[in-house]
This record gives sequence, structure tokens and C-alpha cells, in this order.
Amino acid sequence: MKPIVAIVGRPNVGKSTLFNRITRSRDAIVDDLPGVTRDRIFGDARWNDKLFTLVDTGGFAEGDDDPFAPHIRRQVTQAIADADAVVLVLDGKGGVSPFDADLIHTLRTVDKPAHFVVNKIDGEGQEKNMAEFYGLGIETLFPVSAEHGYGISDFMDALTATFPGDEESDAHPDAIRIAVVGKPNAGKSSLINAILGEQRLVVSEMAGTTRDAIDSVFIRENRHYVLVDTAGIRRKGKVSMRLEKFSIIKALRSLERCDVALIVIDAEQGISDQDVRVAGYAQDRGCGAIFLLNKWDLVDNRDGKALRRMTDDLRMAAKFLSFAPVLTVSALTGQRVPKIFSLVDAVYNQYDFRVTTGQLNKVMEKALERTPPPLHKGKRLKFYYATQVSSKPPTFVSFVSFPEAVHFSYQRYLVNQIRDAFGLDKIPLRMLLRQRTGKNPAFLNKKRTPIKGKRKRREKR
Ligand SMILES: Nc1nc2c(ncn2[C@@H]2O[C@H](COP(=O)(O)OP(=O)(O)OP(=O)(O)O)[C@@H](O)[C@H]2O)c(=O)[nH]1
Ligand SMILES: Nc1nc2c(ncn2[C@@H]2O[C@H](COP(=O)(O)OP(=O)(O)OP(=O)(O)O)[C@@H](O)[C@H]2O)c(=O)[nH]1
Repeated sequence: MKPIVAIVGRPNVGKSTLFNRITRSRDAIVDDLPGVTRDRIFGDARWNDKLFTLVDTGGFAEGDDDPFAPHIRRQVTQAIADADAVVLVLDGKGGVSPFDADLIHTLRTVDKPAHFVVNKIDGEGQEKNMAEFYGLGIETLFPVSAEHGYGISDFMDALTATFPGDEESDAHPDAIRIAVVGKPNAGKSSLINAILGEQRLVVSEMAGTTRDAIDSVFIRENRHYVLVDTAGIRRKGKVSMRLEKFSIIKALRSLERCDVALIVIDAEQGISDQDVRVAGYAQDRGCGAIFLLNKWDLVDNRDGKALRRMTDDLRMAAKFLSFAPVLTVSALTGQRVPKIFSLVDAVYNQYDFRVTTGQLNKVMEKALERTPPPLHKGKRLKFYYATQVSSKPPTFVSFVSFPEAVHFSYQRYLVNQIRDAFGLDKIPLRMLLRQRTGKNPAFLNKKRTPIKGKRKRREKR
């Protein structure tokens, strides 16, 4: 389980610059098919072989730069509560501000690693700017330049040193892990209660692998399921324990730990930006996903076309999850709640899919023959073998003569051919293109496809 580190601080201190510097330094592991570009507020990073997720809380505050705005303060406080470690960024150029002191005070009251970074110290010569910050009474301050890299590696060593070692792995390794996510008030807890209430067999709460994570485990028709991060939900009522109703970090954390995400939408209200954002997190995390249009009992469906309308809206707004099934439910009446499981099973069976290299290459060969790859500098691109490198989600690597010359639409064509051939219509698939070099390796698109320009030249001669 990757720790989640939140970057907090006033606007303009350099949080995003630091975020970019740290997340860019990771080994490029995931070059997912580009989807819709969305503002990224979180990203994975690696340092000294330690993996973690970094969250830029600057991205929480939309269109409001006032650090004293209550909603920003709430989001930041919530981030501090939910993250595993916090990095407070101070502005080495702008100096100390009252809001900094406020955040420092908040950080002192929580029991988790906090790191203090003075940014915009662009070299040794500027370390004199640090003097003012020492007056804040912080034991260790890291002078850094997010923009130029000064001091970053010392800081990263200290940050990653506080991460816990590998924690014990989850019990029930074969269980299907389900996360329930959605905007505030969509009906997540009602739905979890409806799902668990319906189970006649063993429902137990067990500690998850991370701090505070409580999972609910149950067996249904001989299959184990885990609802991740259900802490406190069944014991609702203690509202005071929950600061903000919606926590991005909590959503990220459960998405990280699940196979299938149930994205709960308040159907009475229709599709909102926040629903789309949550769906975007699920897609970034590469989990299987199912849209649940909840509160269906409240939807006016006299013309019988409500599902059609909402599905159209959803598909339009969240194109990047076009493969995710849609189901209307009511957590209140229990309508179609049992049906969720047949969908979860169907999605999971695809999510866990594995194929042999031989079978995969037969499909690739056919696809390359049907629509040959484009030209690169007058020569046909060569596709060598492809292989599946992981499941959950199924991820393929395809070796190509010039990966960067493969247009996104051609890549998507190949992915769709794989989808069709193996019936993988309900899940995300990843295809990574890698350079293949070496003398005369065998390639898949052997059959000659005429290259128009070339033939013409020959004819002319
Ligand atoms: N000199 C110098 N400027 C920096 C450094 N890091 C960031 N900046 C500049 O500071 C400004 C703000 O940087 P951002 O990363 O956008 O700050 P932020 O904290 O994410 O701001 P919000 O998104 O408003 O919360 C930009 O103009 C950066 O170029 C640095 O290390 N040195
Ligand atoms: N009519 C109707 N009301 C529902 C349904 N599901 C949930 N509600 C109501 O919607 C409200 C919010 O439900 P919750 O389950 O607390 O929603 P949540 O997503 O857990 O909310 P947060 O904890 O704020 O994130 C409650 O008043 C529920 O009774 C439904 O299917 N039909």
C-alpha cells in the first residue's frame, strides 16, 4: 500500500512546481492511453525504491485564491487528517505569513510526520532568506528550489525515511475488492448498509493494511468480497468525527485498494462535475468501474426514458470510462441492489483476465493485417511481438520500431481489436508501446502492404 503525502501551503508558494518536480522524477511506468486531459492533483512518485502518492492540495481550491476562505481551510485540514504524511511549503521569497503559522499550529496537533520546506531558495546564496523562518520554532527546515532542484534530494531522503516498511498483506487475497465512491450525499453509506444488510453470511469488519482502514468482508455464493474502507460507516451518527463529508484523499485511498469501484451518483440531481471528477480518479487508478445511478425511486420516469437520458449525459461527460456498466438502484428500497453483484463479478472476471503471448499475437497479427500501421519517414512501421505484462487491469506491451510514431488512434484501434477478440468490453485496458531494436527480429506485420508513394515512383521509372 502506497503512503499518501499531501502538499499544503498558501497559494503561490510553489506547491504545483514541487508536485511536478517530484512526480516527474518517477520512472515512467504507466503511459496509459491518453484520455481527456484533466487537472491532475495527484500522482505517483518513487524515491529510493519507495513508492508513494503525492497530492497537491492547491488543486482543491477552485477559483478562490483566498487562503482564509473557509472551504480551503477545511479541505486542507481534511487533507492533513487523511494523508499519511504532510509537506508544508513556505515561500522563501515572500517570507513568513500569518496563514503559515496557522497551518504549522494545525500540523503540531496531528500525530503524523510533517515536513517543512522553504521553497524558492534557488541556491546557496539565498539561504540567508531562511533566517526569518527559523523564528517559527520548527526543528528541521528544508531549503529547496522546486523550480531548479536545489535541496530536493535531501528533502526526499528525509520524507521517504518516515514511511512505514512493507505492511502485512491483505487477508483474503482471492477476494474481490470493492470501493464505494461518489460525491457527498450521493448515498454511499446507505448503499454500503444496503449491501451488507442483505448478506446473510459472515459480515466482519477487519483492519485493513493501512492506518484507520477498516474493511468489511463477506461471502456470497462462495465468493469472498471485501468492501474497502468502510470504517465508521455502519456506525453512522458520530458525524462530529467526520470533518468534511467528502475527502479526495479517502476516495483515492479506497480506489487504490480496489478491483472494482462503485461510483455512486445521485440520480435525482443528474450528472455533476464532481461525479465526473470522481470517475476520473477511478480511471487514473486503472480500476474496474460501475456507475450506480442511485435514488432511482425519486427519478421521474413517466416516459420510461430517464435511464436513456442519464446514460447519454454520463457517456458524454465521462467518455474516458465508456466501458463502465451503468445500473439504476435505490439504496433506500433495495431495488436492484442484489444485481450489483452480477455486474461486479462480470467486471472482475475481465479485470483479472490473462492471455498467452501466442494467443495475443494471433490477434495482433490479424489486426495489423486488416489495418496496416502507418508509415514513418516513408517506411511501414514494424510491430514485433506483444505480451501481457500484468492483469488488474490487463496491461500489454507491444514492441514497435518507432513507438513515438504510432498515432493514438492507431493504438486505440489495436486496443479495441484486443477488446473484441477476448470479450473485454467492461474494463480499462492498457497498451504500452516500447522500442524494439536489434538485428532482424521477427515482426508481426510481415505481409507486404503496398506503400502508395513507393509504387508510384517505381512506375515512373
Ligand atoms: N524562484 C523560484 N520561483 C518558484 C519556485 N517554485 C515555484 N516558483 C514560482 O512561484 C509561482 C507559484 O508556483 P506554483 O507552483 O504555481 O504555486 P502553488 O503553490 O501551486 O500555487 P496555487 O496553485 O495557487 O496554490 C510560479 O510563478 C513559479 O514559477 C522556485 O523554486 N524558485
Ligand atoms: N430516496 C432515496 N434516498 C436515498 C437513497 N440513498 C440514499 N438516500 C438518502 O440520501 C441522503 C444521503 O445518503 P448517505 O448514504 O448518507 O450519502 P453518502 O454518500 O454516504 O453521504 P456523505 O457521507 O455525505 O458522503 C440520506 O438522507 C439518505 O437517506 C435512495 O436510494 N433513495
